[in-house]
Amino acid sequence: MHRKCVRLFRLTRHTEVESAASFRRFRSRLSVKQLKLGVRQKMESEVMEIDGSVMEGGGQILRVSAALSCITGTSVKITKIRAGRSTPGLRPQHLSGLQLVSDLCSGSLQGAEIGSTEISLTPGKIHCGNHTADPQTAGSVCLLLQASLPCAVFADGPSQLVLKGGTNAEMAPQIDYTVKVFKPTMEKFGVHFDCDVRLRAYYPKGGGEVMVTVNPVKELQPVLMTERGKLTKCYGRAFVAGVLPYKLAKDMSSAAVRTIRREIKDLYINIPALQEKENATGNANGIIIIAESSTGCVFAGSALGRKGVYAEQIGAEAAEMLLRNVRHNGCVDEFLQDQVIIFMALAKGTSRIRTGPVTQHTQTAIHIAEKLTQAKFTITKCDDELSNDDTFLIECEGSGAANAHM
Ligand SMILES: Nc1ncnc2c1ncn2[C@@H]1O[C@H](COP(=O)(O)OP(=O)(O)OP(=O)(O)O)[C@@H](O)[C@H]1O
Repeated sequence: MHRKCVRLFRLTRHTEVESAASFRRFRSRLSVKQLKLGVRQKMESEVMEIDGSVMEGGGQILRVSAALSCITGTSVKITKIRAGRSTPGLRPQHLSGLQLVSDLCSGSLQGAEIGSTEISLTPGKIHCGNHTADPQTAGSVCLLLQASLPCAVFADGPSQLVLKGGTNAEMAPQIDYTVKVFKPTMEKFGVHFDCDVRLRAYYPKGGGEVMVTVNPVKELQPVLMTERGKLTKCYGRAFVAGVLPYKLAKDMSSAAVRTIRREIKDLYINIPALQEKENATGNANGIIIIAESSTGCVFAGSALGRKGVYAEQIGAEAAEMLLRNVRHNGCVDEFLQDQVIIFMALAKGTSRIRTGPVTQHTQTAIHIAEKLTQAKFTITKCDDELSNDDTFLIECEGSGAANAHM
């Protein structure tokens, strides 16, 4: 494809200068031998301080920082945790995610309790085997996986992660997103994992369980996702669970199909309406709609039922979200965009991903990744014939983390 991208910006100047300078300061204190150790550039006495209130200022800073601490062997102190949120400090999902990462790397985790606004993690060796996380709430199992997957990939053998909580939670990937959208994208980086969804669960009860089996890799491959191609099919699921009437699932599905049809006429669409039975606990309704392209790109729009909101509106919201994410002709949706940053930063070589408007979650993940690794990101505006005002290219010269155990 003819592609001509013009350099537009590199995050904010402040972020770029600040993170590059802090990494240089940190690196200058490491010996040549330590730098040659590749991924485990550890120096026991060095602690990288991360301001948890910067940019997006939410839980994602914790997950990316903890995972990179574990993989690079760098001790981190995270301050002002979730300072901008209405309930600052660690919530159960964040605490469980940190404990899981610490468990994976036999680390020492200080200050980690509900409500903590400051924690320290001193990582040890990443080890394979069985690891469990249970926030005892409907906290998202997919966000527990977000924190732990990068670590398990650099373990000394296969890991089984038993993740408990909510499988389909608000403001997080639904488990179906993790399996149908995130997983195939991870395979492009050479990361292979399997998800056994043992019990689906929802807000507020939680109690779900997913077992994820992760195979380690020696190093991550860079990815090239620059050609969207044509949309080939659209599928998904509209579900009700517990006491909610099956009609809600049908209403979500038909409203979603109607909304997509208004914009895209000739696309195969199949969104079955499902009644969750034995493998689910709690009451909920929701929908996820996935679109695939001829070049293997996968996008999703999703929504969960809310009190007082008609099922038709939930279906239409999910469809609108999907449409918004395919209009820019990029290769990843607004959520996958921030979830791939850590893998781009760790890969060996240059990754290029064409995408829609760069989200604040993505900019935040880039900020942390550049602080804790030697990866260099560049964001440019695309101006080829297939792009529009919302089309961007994220490029990353990865740090080439190597799994010392393989
Ligand atoms: N509808 C969705 N589909 C897929 N992924 C999603 C969706 N909504 C949110 N996400 C992803 O979930 C993650 C949410 O991170 P975020 O830090 O906002 O959540 P958090 O840990 O609950 O923290 P906080 O409570 O501080 O906001 C991001 O990676 C985002 O891309």
